[in-house]
Amino acid sequence: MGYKAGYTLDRVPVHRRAHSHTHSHTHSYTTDTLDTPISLPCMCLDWGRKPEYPEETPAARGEHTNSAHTGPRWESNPRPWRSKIMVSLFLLSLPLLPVIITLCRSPLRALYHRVCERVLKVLRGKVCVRRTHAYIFCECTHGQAESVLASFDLYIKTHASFSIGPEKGVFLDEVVRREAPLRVLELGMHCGYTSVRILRLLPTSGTLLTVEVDPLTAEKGEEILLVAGFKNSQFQVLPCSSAEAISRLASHLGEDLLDLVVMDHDPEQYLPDLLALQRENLLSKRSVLILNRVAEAGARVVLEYLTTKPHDYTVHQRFKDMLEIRCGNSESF
Ligand SMILES: C[S@@+](CC[C@H](N)C(=O)[O-])C[C@H]1O[C@@H](n2cnc3c(N)ncnc32)[C@H](O)[C@@H]1O
Repeated sequence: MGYKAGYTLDRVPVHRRAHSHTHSHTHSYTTDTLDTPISLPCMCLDWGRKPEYPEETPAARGEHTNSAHTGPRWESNPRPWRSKIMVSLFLLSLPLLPVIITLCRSPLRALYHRVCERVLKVLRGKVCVRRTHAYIFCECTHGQAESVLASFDLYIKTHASFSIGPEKGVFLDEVVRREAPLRVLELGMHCGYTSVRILRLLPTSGTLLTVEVDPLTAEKGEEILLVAGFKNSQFQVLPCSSAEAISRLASHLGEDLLDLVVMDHDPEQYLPDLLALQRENLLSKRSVLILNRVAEAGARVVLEYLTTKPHDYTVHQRFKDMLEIRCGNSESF
């Protein structure tokens, strides 16, 4: 094949209001005010520096080392060698920052994880679409869904990691076989891997509505479904956001309700979209939800919501970070 893929953070001489007045021994430190807010980088960079305002040193003020002010003030002994060591240690620890943030229990950790997720999401989305499409298009036997799947699986093994790979795919297959859903909604189509898996197992009259917010991705994904041999009567690609798609779903479904909903788009959208599906009365007591990537921080709110509604939703099965949720143990739907 001609196609080749390349994958892939004292001692600031706090400018006591450049105190133009002379301090007495008794109140100099407690009445100080700051001209400027202390900034962390500024503090770091001042380590070991000689006092800018020598008149503020104890010696200049006539203080004795055994005066009441015996605390370890920076003016009394700047110890530049010590500060240099601290700066060096600080600089040396910079590469360890991600590990430190990961280990510490703080809001910083959550923020760090969110940034990493976003970066990975952007990289994953941009790298994959064209290359995956080109690879599948060239490798598979056109018109054969199983061949398309085999090409996807090989591509996943050798080139990229998909959010739903072959292992989770088998878990999903089992749900689709068991439920034999007639109306399926997939949120987050990407290149169509999951769509192909679902479509090949649907009953003859079954249809898939698949949603993809990125127009180019939606186009490439649709091509893959056609290459796999599926007909437009079996599926419809909605190139819009999940929220927009759900608001228009009733017109696509008519009197029907959704038997299966697969969420693999943006975990932060899982809860708003689930609530929208409820508002639009698109779920039934028999509906099944598959939520992927529930370990991601964004999915936490939907998991919390589900636990507050034990009569409406039950976790039926879990495989890795994928959940099968069954709806409607009550009459609420
Ligand atoms: C992890 S991928 C889905 C992978 C797909 N299930 C598969 O197996 O190939 C997530 C996709 O959801 C899309 N997406 C993200 N947020 C979305 C939203 N709010 N509505 C629709 N699609 C969204 C992204 O553009 C991306 O293509």
